[in-house]
Amino acid sequence: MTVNLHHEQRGDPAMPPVLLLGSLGSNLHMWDPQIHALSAHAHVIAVDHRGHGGSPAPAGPYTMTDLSGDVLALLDRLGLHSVHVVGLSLGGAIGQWLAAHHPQRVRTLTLICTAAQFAPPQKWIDRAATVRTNGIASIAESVVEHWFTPELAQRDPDLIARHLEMVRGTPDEGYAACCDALAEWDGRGDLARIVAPTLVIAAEQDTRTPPSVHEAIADGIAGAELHVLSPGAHLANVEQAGAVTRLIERHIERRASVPLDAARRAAHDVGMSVRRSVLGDAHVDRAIESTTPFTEPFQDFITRTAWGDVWAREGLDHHTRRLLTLAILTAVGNEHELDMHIRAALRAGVDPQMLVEVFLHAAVYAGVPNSNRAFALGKQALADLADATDGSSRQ
Ligand SMILES: O=C(O)CC1=CCC(=O)O1
Repeated sequence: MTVNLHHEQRGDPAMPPVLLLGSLGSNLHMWDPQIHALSAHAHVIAVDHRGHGGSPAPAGPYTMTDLSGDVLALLDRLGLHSVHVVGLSLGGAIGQWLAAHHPQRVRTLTLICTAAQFAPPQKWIDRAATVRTNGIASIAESVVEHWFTPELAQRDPDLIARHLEMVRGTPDEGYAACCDALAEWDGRGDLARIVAPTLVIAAEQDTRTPPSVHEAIADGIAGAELHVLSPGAHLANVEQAGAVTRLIERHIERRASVPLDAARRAAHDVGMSVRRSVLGDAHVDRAIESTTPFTEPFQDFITRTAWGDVWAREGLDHHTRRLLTLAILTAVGNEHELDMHIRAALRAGVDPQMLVEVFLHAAVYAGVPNSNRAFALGKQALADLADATDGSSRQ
């Protein structure tokens, strides 16, 4: 069950969307050093995780899947199919989860002061128990101590006081339940699944997630770029505000332009696998073999858009889309495409009785003559399929 995350949006919604996911014990104001600058050329969405800031804090334990599911639900509510994800610490773990499990929703990934596993799990189990027993205030000072270098803490006591308030304002159960999520999560095996262009930012004096942890992340994600900033501790986006903002901007800008080509290739790859699973390998192989320089732009277009974009969307499963396609093709009377989709459906094991229902339904809304033709095509396709099956069983 997802919760409605409290969030703030800045910048023009027509600009590229940048999602900011923060650390354990923070709220969306931890991103104040970035929000203003980024929103000059991006649509910035800063989020409070469940159990943090203004978001609901249901009883735990939470999992990384829960925390990431909340973010996906928020993106759905905002109508954002894909975003540039920037995550620090716990937010970086959620970013990794999203990029590995929902690659189409992550345009680029920026991971700051985070880890692919927050070892050892016992540390988080103990911290959750302490907070549940003694309250968040009992650990607030030790948390903030690791967020900034001692030099900055000495120079700017107001900064420390503001961040102490931030930690103390986190609900006990929300904080503890996020510790549970950190204890159970291990994303190391998923790093190789991440295809989003990835920037990894570490801070030299970060004792919670030191640079070596970021080297392992950068090694695990193909093509990831690593920067180590100094001075800086766990909240490097505050202590190195300008450098972090510039790195994020440059990463998003570079990846937004390079990769029109890469993005087209990625959409083509996704489209090809959806197309194969719906129409079958034999059909797709025939279509590829018969492609000529004249037809290639059209093949590329339908693979990227019809299959790589619309058919690949999560809102409807493939079976439902298949039935819709059969009904629409019946209604518009496109015999050639209808015949192809009828045969693909039967080859994929769709029960012929479902086709009967679709064609009958279409008769009500689109007219008897079109459904009559659909029944004839279906009958022929069934006969051909039976012949082919008999033929192969006789061989
Ligand atoms: O609170 C800490 O010690 C460090 C940390 C781990 C996950 C997170 O968000 O912060």
